Amino acid sequence: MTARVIDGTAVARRVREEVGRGVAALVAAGGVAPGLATVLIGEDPASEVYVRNKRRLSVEAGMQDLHRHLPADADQATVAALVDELAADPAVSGILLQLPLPRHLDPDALIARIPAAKDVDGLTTANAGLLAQGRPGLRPCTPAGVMALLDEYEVPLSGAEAVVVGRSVLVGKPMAQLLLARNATVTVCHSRTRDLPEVCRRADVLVVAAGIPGLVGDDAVKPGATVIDVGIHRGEDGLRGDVEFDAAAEVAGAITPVPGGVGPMTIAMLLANTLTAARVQQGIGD
Ligand SMILES: NC(=O)C1=CN([C@@H]2O[C@H](COP(=O)(O)OP(=O)(O)OC[C@H]3O[C@@H](n4cnc5c(N)ncnc54)[C@H](OP(=O)(O)O)[C@@H]3O)[C@@H](O)[C@H]2O)C=CC1
Ligand SMILES: Nc1nc(=O)c2c([nH]1)NC[C@@H]1CN(c3ccc(C(=O)N[C@@H](CCC(=O)O)C(=O)O)cc3)C=[N+]21
Repeated sequence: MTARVIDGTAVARRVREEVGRGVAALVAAGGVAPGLATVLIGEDPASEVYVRNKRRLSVEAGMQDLHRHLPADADQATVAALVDELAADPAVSGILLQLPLPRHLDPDALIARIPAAKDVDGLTTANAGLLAQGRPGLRPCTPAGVMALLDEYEVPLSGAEAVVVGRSVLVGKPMAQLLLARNATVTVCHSRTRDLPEVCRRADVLVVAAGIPGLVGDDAVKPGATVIDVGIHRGEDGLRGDVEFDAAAEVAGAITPVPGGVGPMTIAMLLANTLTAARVQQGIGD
């Protein structure tokens, strides 16, 4: 293997430690420990794992765990009432509505009830609009985590060719906006893109978030490129991403593994957003 392996586990640990110090400083300055309200509806096993990790790591960083769980058959009005209650509760700094929701619920209508100031997932139209306009706001955790990895490994972005595979509201679109804000030349690919490998081969920085295991192989990687694999798939033999890791690592200059790449960063940035939200709400600066 020739590529440098980007260690998301290590970078995420450092970010969480820094958040922990920020929480301590907030409390020392007369503030209140940030409270993270994770909202889980139903019993999806993958979501249960993610939420458990988010709660555990928020407590490790000194935050209050304000988790709420509703049964899978909770109706729209019940979940809406819960979101409204958390929105009004001053102990709640951040609200994370774990997706996907059961099919009978409308996620957009529920996300719209989260106040922008408590939207630690960065999914409200207000925060998406602030990002699109390049103004300060809470950023979606996964793309923010990718940016933190690129910076930690000093990957040049200004003037670089960046290709993002995927255009979801959660990952692809905000990822493209963040790269654009750092003066990369950004191309966004999706399911109608013609000749995906050809477009990907232009990339100095390739971010893959398509949700298709092994979609990107070595034929889609420019020699020396930085490859960021956001995809996560739970198979018989463990976790894998959207990138053929072994093949791509022979061509890339640097690459994220799955697990141990972007995943841990997503949670670290959630904690960072929760601290930021608490500081703003309490009027106690950094
Ligand atoms: N590590 C982490 O922290 C996180 C990981 N994930 C993972 O990242 C992946 C993507 O998540 P998410 O963005 O929510 O997924 P979505 O399913 O919402 O979006 C997938 C995107 O990929 C595009 N796409 C699908 N097939 C192709 C293809 N053959 N060629 C090019 N583009 C394609 C789709 O295009 P179109 O719009 O045309 O349909 C769509 O824009 C998933 O594996 C998810 O589990 C997600 C969040 C956090
Ligand atoms: N409202 C909302 N916000 C999200 O941010 C959100 C969501 N819903 N729904 C699902 C996706 C997925 N996601 C991950 C978080 C952590 C890891 C993670 O920690 N992964 C570890 C492995 C963990 C394991 O072993 O399962 C790793 O890649 O090393 C992965 C994926 C957040 N998501």
